[in-house]
Amino acid sequence: MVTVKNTPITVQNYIGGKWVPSSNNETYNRENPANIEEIVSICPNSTTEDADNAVEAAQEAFKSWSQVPAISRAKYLYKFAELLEAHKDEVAELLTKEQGKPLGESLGEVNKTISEVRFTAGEASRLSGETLPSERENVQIRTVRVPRGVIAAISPWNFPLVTPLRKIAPALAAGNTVVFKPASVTVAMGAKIAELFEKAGLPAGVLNLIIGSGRSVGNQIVNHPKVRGITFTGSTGVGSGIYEQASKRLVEVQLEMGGKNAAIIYDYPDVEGAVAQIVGAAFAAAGQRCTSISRIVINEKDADRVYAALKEKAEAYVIGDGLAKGTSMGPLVSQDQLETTQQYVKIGHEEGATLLTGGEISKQDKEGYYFQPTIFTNVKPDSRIAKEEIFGPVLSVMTADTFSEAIEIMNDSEYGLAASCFTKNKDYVDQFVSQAEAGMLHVNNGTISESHAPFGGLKASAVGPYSIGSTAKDFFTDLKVVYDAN
Ligand SMILES: NC(=O)C1=CN([C@@H]2O[C@H](COP(=O)(O)OP(=O)(O)OC[C@H]3O[C@@H](n4cnc5c(N)ncnc54)[C@H](O)[C@@H]3O)[C@@H](O)[C@H]2O)C=CC1
Ligand SMILES: O=C(O)[C@H](O)CS(=O)(=O)O
Repeated sequence: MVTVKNTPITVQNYIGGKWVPSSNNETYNRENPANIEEIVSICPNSTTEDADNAVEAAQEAFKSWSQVPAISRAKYLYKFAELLEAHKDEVAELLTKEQGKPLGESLGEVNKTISEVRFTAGEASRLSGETLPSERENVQIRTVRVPRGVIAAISPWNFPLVTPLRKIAPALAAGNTVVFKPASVTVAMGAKIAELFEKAGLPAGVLNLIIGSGRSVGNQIVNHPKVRGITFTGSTGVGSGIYEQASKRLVEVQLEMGGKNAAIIYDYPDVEGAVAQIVGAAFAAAGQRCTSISRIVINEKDADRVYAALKEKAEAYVIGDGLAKGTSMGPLVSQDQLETTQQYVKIGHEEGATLLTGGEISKQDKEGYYFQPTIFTNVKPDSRIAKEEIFGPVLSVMTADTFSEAIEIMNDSEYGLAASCFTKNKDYVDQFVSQAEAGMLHVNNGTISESHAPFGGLKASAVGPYSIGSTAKDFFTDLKVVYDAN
């Protein structure tokens, strides 16, 4: 039982319904990012042989799981959601200890996961095909959706609960079995997910958890001949490598990757209201959301008001341990993320941008990966801080002379995940909706997605069908066309 009260937690793989250590018995430690002296979990450093075992277990379980009626499969998901709800506080606490985000945000992630899993359980009863007329007499044509087989689910560390469930739940609802590889720094949450499914009575082998590095274990499942689909969330660099490897085996992928999401404020009288929403979308999870707003494009005439409001809101953040009362921004997830953020702040200075606020490590009583919410103004659209994904609490502000120029700056990015536009001008709304090159568009609100709507992106942000919503089944099922002359 993974319980946060007794850290360090010893985490194991879950393969074929059994909790097992790595076959070489090697482990590594994961520290609490808010207090690096505290070890949260001792984790198996699994081998490629362990990964093969997980795939074999999933392949074996597929034979019977794919025959379970869809409505019965959904019952396991409803049970999982019920258990998650019952253990909500404990799971949120673990999430904060391992990932760093404030407890309120962790509870939000747990609640969102419950909603998404319930929605997806309902999708099991909507795995419908279509009927078509034939050119011939006495022939009927219909399409049926069938599960693909073993699905590899590879997830990042920023949303260690909701992102895996966005993969596992639709895979199971459609009748697939799963090999799940969480990010190496958030594996206790991975084990919690497997544990709740075990409690929900999910048959052995239907969900398998394998813990280890992306380069060895992740790569092994991506290339395993029995894996019939790969759903991945993570960086564009790793995602494109997976795409290349999967294409050699002609295996379908669903890739959700990086973002450099922009918000425009143009012809919007309530500038302060817009800024409040943008700041929330920029600094939630300490800026480590793929949908974080990391660029703002504004009308020069609003600059003074925007800068004043940005500074006030950013400086109101209370940085600290996410478990402490009153904390509104926790630490970054790791030393790597902290160093990357510091490096980009240095680049911002070198590129001549003006630091409006932040830019420093935040000193706290306990040593952790704390960094201040940081805002640069006078950022040049072609500078590195305006173009590269930082994945930390750094926001870049640019100005545009016209709304069309603002759209151009927004679109001048290799990414296309989410975009936001604050305006009261109906023509600008139409222009934004038709021209913004992003998968999720938000008019007069921040980049918050909902539990039943498709989630995905364009350009270098995504490949394959969007997850959640009505589109998930396009990735998690194969389609057969039946010509029936019975
Ligand atoms: N578009 C979206 O929905 C989201 C995208 N992200 C993106 O994720 C990134 C941050 O997450 P990270 O965990 O640092 O990303 P990452 O790409 O480093 O790792 C993601 C996962 O892939 C695994 N992995 C690494 N190398 C692999 C390989 N060669 N083969 C198979 N698996 C491998 C890792 O172990 C981890 O489980 C950011 O770029 C962010 O934008 C994060 C959340 C949502
Ligand atoms: O970064 C992400 O994965 C998403 O922003 C998570 S969520 O906000 O859609 O739940």
